[in-house]
Amino acid sequence: MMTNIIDGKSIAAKLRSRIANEVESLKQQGIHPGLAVILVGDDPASQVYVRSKGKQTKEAGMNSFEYRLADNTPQEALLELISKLNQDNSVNGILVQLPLPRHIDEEAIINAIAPQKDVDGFHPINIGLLSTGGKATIPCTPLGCLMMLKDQLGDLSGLKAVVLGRSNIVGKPMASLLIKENCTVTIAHSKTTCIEDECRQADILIAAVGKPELVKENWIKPGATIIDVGINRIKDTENNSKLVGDVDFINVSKKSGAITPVPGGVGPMTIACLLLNTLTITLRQNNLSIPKWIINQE
Ligand SMILES: Nc1nc(=O)c2c([nH]1)NC[C@@H]1CN(c3ccc(C(=O)N[C@@H](CCC(=O)O)C(=O)O)cc3)C=[N+]21
Repeated sequence: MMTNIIDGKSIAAKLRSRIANEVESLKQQGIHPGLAVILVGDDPASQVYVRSKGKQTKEAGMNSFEYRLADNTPQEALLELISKLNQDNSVNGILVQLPLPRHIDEEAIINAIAPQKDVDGFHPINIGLLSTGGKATIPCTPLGCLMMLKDQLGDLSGLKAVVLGRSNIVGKPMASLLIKENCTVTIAHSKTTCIEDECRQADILIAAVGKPELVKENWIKPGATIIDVGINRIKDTENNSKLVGDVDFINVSKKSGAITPVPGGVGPMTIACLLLNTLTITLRQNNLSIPKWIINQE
């Protein structure tokens, strides 16, 4: 079977150009969207993402405010910064890069972000709104996955979806979104008795467990659509570092109908959806209507 490679990089580029157009017309009305990104500590991978977010934010015509804090920053200082940004009218969205250093209580930090500025959609209010079908901010990675699925498959009604992983930032919100799209959804995880059997039922498989190349060819229903959320840095046979997903891409792609690559799949869509969420929350904060092309934010 010839699989379709879902080109996240190019879908993300198209999305960013639509966002830039919208930002341009907002600026003509005197509204200049602004995104604040806070990075605590010096994790090299996080630094790469934060740099890339800042660059793309500016390319979309938005203001980017970056805060790089030392690894030993006290929780109180971080809470104070968030409180200041909550009150700052030039800041529409606030993102605190996760994971945080161990001495900081992640839940307390997420809870401190004003829900209407929570561009990641991690605040319990937004998670609750997503579950009840309200005006939530949808977490960027699941939103990007959904856009690629709709781009590939159109209507998802009645399809059987299996989500591997139950994290608050990917697995659970992904399942909520797919339920909203009328899929029949299973969440499988490390304690699922036969994970392969669950996967073999899936028309749509979302792999978000952080285990390099876990999903094998014989786990796949022929023709299934595979979304690989994993970003794992491993050493290849020559001891060079390379990025792989949670899916054994070379072999699974022989059997799937469509599959996202790593890199170039979910990653670029995550950043594009961060910009999209910044736009959406800016429109909401200004009581402006959300354009029709922005899916799932009505
Ligand atoms: N509050 C918060 N929100 C996040 O959205 C968030 C976070 N914390 N912490 C870390 C994770 C990870 N994440 C990625 C974004 C883009 C790529 C990306 O663009 N990846 C490229 C490859 C980049 C490379 O080469 O390392 C790709 O897949 O093509 C990856 C990972 C956002 N995250």
